[in-house]
Amino acid sequence: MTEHGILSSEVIVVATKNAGKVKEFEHALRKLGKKTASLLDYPQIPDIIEDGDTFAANARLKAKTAGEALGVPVLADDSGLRVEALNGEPGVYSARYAGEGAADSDNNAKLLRQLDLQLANNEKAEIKLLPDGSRLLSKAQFVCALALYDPATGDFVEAEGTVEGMITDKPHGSGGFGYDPLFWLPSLNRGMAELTKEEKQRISHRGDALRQLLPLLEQA
Ligand SMILES: O=P(O)(O)OP(=O)(O)OP(=O)(O)OC[C@H]1O[C@@H](n2cnc3c(O)ncnc32)[C@H](O)[C@@H]1O
Ligand SMILES: [Mg+2]
Repeated sequence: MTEHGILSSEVIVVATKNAGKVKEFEHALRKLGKKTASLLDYPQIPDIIEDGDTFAANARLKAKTAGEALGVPVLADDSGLRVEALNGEPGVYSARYAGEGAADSDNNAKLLRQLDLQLANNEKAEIKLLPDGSRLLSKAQFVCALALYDPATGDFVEAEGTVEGMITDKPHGSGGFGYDPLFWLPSLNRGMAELTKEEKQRISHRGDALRQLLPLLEQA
């Protein structure tokens, strides 16, 4: 069995500019004895236009663009939220749901507005309550597509992970990033933003995708 290029290197480059993702990759890769670099360390690489129709296509796009620019194997993450009552929205548009360059707070506010509109028109909608009085508005799923691109071979190694939960109408917790404060985990009876990094990695879409990807890298 040969070790894939990326696993023999001390530093793993992740093609992301999202500081929240960087912290999660640092946490996960530190356990493998690896350091993490990200596109925040390479400002000369221009913004990558994520125009794929799927999370996987966008992950490949980011990994290939950065891998070709840097000449080393690069890992990319494209992820987002699918909300059942919104027919899977915001999906691949999660980062720009409230517009290009939107802050997490803008995207969260738009998510609650859209759910309000949708549920007001839906008499069949069943709203559950948490003990603190906040409402569970809809089933939802986080998805994370990971792609590793090796510019030496032109090959990709890919994996996709998910986690199921519910959208709450009030934020819970101050950890994580993005939509985490509105993502409730009924199985744990806690919000995603209430988990430690270790706990989030154990149950999250990103942790799931990484656990699938690592054995594939060892075999590649
Ligand atoms: O493309 P890069 O540079 O990696 O950074 P980004 O923030 O634009 O990342 P994506 O294009 O993959 O968009 C992901 C969106 O989904 C959200 N998201 C992804 N993973 C999440 C997580 O673990 N918790 C909460 N929100 C998450 C995130 O806040 C973005 O709005
Ligand atoms: Mg992005």
